[in-house]
Amino acid sequence: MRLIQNMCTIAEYPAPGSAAAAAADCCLGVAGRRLVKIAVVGASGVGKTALVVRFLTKRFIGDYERNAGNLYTRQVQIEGETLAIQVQDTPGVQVHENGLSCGEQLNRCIRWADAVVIVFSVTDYKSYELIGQLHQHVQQLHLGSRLPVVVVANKADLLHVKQVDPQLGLQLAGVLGCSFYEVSVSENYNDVYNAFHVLCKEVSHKQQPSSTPEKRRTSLIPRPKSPNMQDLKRRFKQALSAKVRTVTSV
Ligand SMILES: Nc1nc2c(ncn2[C@@H]2O[C@H](COP(=O)(O)OP(=O)(O)OP(=O)(O)O)[C@@H](O)[C@H]2O)c(=O)[nH]1
Repeated sequence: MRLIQNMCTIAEYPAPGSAAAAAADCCLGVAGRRLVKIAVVGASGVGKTALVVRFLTKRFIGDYERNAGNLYTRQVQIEGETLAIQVQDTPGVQVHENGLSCGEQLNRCIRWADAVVIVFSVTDYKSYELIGQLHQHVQQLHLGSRLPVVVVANKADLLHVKQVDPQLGLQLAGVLGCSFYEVSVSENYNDVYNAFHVLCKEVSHKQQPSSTPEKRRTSLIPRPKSPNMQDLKRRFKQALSAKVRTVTSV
């Protein structure tokens, strides 16, 4: 869903892939911040917008209108570095007889992202059943590089209408190789923050492979000095005059 209330603390961004979005990315680059792009996906009504808004503003606002796919930004501190984070809220995934139906807008968001939050609601078993397929779909759109994903089970406060045991979510996330968080967006900010924080950390590490000890060691090995242009010209002249000398002496 789309936030009705006007949020002055959140900068709204154009659709990913558009020229304006590229310009926005560029600006962040100029500011010298590394950028982490996160897409939030899941079935309709699981609390995707509520989750994004909670993460960005610390507030839970109950009233939203249907999601038009907004992109928001904020900065976070990860291991002493300030990162710019863009969070893309997406329309709810539809399910048809022959499986998932992800529109082109959603696919574009997933392709654009460096990491994905897959959300389901513990009050909606069908939203939980989508997780495996959604995860597969996300990885298929990023063939060749395993995208960091966190699975979030939302609405933990609604105990009386619970349909999914969080243990199931934990097990599934384990099988998929993802982190798992059970949260109540309405009641707890810290869990929401932690879910995004873990994801940002994973992306940050992935973006800096050169900081691994192995790479650092190789970068310390001195490379042979390449000859400069002056040196090359001198050697070329030497070789030429030697050749001329040989020719004249024949
Ligand atoms: N009790 C409770 N309600 C929540 C929680 N999170 C979201 N909601 C409510 O669930 C409803 C749906 O939340 P949204 O954030 O709009 O869900 P969405 O996934 O963005 O929905 P779509 O835009 O249709 O895809 C809203 O009425 C929220 O107030 C939660 O943790 N607890």
